[in-house]
Amino acid sequence: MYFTSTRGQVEKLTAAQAIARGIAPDGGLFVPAAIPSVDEQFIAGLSSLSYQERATTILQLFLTDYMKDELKSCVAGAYGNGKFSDPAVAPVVKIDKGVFVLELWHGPTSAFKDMALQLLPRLLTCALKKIGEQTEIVILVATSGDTGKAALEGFKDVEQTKVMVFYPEEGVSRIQRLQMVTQEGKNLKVFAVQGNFDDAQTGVKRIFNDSTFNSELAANGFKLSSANSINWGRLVPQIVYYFSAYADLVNSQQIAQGDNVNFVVPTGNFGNILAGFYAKQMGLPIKKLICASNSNNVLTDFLMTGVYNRNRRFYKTYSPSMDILISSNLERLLYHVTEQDAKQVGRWLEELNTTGEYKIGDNHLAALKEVFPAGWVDDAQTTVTIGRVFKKYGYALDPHTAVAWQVADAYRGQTGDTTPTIIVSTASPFKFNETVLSALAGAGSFAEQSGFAVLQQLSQLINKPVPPALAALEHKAIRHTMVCQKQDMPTVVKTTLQIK
Ligand SMILES: N[C@@H](CCOP(=O)(O)O)C(=O)O
Repeated sequence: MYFTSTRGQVEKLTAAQAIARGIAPDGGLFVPAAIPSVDEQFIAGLSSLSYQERATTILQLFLTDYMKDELKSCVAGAYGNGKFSDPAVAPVVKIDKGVFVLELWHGPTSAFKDMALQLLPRLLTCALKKIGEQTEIVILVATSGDTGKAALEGFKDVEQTKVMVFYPEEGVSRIQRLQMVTQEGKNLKVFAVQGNFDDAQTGVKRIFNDSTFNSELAANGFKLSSANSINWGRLVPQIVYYFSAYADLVNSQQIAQGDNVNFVVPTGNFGNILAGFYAKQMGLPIKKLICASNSNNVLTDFLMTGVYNRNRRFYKTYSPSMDILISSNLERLLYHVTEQDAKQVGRWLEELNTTGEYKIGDNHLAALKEVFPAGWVDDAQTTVTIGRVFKKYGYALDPHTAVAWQVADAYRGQTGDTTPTIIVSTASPFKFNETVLSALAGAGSFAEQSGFAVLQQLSQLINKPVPPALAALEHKAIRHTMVCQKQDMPTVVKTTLQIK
């Protein structure tokens, strides 16, 4: 299996080369040259396997230059040894008839990013050996809260790597910030950016695309890579849990082999839902991938009108991980939906860069609408949903999952589609304890108390233990206090690497 760029200016690379580079040198994103397809027998075979075995089986289809034993060992390191608090790794919980929640937050940082970022460092280390790369890899991460901590945790003290995380100073939850600024590890640095997530991500992408800057780094023994979902090594582990959820529903006889399911995905940078798209293209019986947004509803508008317009107000919401107006992975979807028309993709992305807007053709929009219904929910509806679902089912949703829940409800109401629905739950409610507790308690001044009292209160109310790593934050020292302006990000990188 070879990988090519969405901008079409790059020779084909192996998976190991694509993972090590992170982003294509022409500014595009790496995509598989052909999407592997699987048959019903392959999917049925997954039912009897553990999560780890399912992961190895699916990774093998894309990472063909990795030996099976290498993949097995990467997977065992990522998902074994009690790394995930639930032995199923990504359990599917039945909430109501035909309604399920896929819990992706049992990993060390309580967010779905662990599903990929426990594995990526292992895949990268293996890739560097495979391609004989001796240079120190500098991993730049832009985060709206979850990726940053998961990348720090995954890459902590990983040899031959240095990690720099940039998060929006005012744009993450209290727990998300604490998780990052207390991070230990000798190869890690965290910076607050005075701006929003788009500023941080655009800053990181500019650095990737600056050839003079990259040459300077190379002269000093460094190469850049990414731990965001622009890196193919971040996306491929996410394909696995779509297959795994399906296999679990077959196992528990909630569906029969071959039945369709819908997934509802809280969406920001479009990596998670795109992994579902790959699973569907491979042959998993997914009818719809429902794209759920918060008030930053640029994707809802795009999927309804074909116009992507980032020239709009940026909202800070209760679901901060989705506070994004420039959604990176849409580029990969555009590439596939245009049947690999890299020139057209390049033109749209250039328009986005210069005018903040582009419009796709009606034929492409029709193809997208067929797969991706979309909806959005504001903060008021988000909190109402958290309260309503807990009252009815005794199940506590985090704000991102609540957005997905409400969009799923609206979709079913509007369409009458009764296909079994899997709501992709991206974070533990404890990560957003103030919002969740306020929503459950109806009102109150919980946010004024110490964040840790709120954690305990939430624990009592929903009758679930606080994830130990979150409880431990209370006594951790703050290690990262640096704040930078977005235009200073290149200087920050050079200073950190001690390049004069
Ligand atoms: N929601 C993300 C934003 C970055 O997305 P990624 O999937 O490209 O890493 C976050 O929490 O940081």
